Amino acid sequence: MWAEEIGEGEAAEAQYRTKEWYNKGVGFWEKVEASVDGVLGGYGHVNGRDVKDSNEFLVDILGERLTQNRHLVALDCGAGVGRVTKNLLLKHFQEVDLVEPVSHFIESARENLKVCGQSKSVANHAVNFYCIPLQEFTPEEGRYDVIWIQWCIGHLTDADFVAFFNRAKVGLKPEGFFVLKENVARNGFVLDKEDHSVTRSDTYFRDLFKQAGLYLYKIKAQKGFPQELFPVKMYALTTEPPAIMQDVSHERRSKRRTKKS
Ligand SMILES: C[S@@+](CC[C@H](N)C(=O)[O-])C[C@H]1O[C@@H](n2cnc3c(N)ncnc32)[C@H](O)[C@@H]1O
Repeated sequence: MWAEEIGEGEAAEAQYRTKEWYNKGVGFWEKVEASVDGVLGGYGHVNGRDVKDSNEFLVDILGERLTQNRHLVALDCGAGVGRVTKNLLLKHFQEVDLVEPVSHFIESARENLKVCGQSKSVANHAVNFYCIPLQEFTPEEGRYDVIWIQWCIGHLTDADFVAFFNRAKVGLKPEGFFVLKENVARNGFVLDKEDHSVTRSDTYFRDLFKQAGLYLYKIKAQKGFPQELFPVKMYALTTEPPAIMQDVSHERRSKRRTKKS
């Protein structure tokens, strides 16, 4: 599939077609309204349920760290209009940075997050807004407790997926986590030629994690989404082998149809 989409053989040709793949992906989002409904493809109503399950997952993996008065910092990748930062990350992290390649989204995020002091006595706030795609981004060394990547990694080629996680490892504090929250295909992958993204299967993701030298700490399935959507999984990943891998993805949904296939 990648050979067909971005070419193989001649390096210059492959480079050109990879650039074209990314331009088309960003080009798709540039035409989308800067709103929660826009970044959720018309499914703005799932925001509440999405945030609820993400919050439970985050609280589970961070555990005591959330109650120890630590200064916690997160990075929101492919942040869109700042939906995840506003509704989830700023509830727990004193500082949040955002990376997003579409300028009208990141400007909207900047506006949306202006007065976003949340639950704690010291106002948590969004600090840095990086307008850049993930395949070109390298985080500041040792800044983040959590790097949250939701509904955007499908835009990256396999090679850039692995390269991004390898670069981004330096951005984590010791014992920090990546959290990847993504649509998951039943088998193989599903290519979306409209927004230029690929939905990977669980096996596909696990193979890429392995290639990136990441360890699965915890995995959980999102519940309560409309049946016509892809199943969604949350993966907590570490750069060192975890003592125990926690698998709480036992529940099955009876019927799963996909939005895109
Ligand atoms: C479905 S939206 C999700 C936005 C946000 N993560 C959320 O859950 O509200 C996909 C986002 O990925 C961004 N995106 C597209 N290509 C990207 C790339 N190469 N690197 C990082 N983000 C990208 C889009 O601009 C868009 O904001």
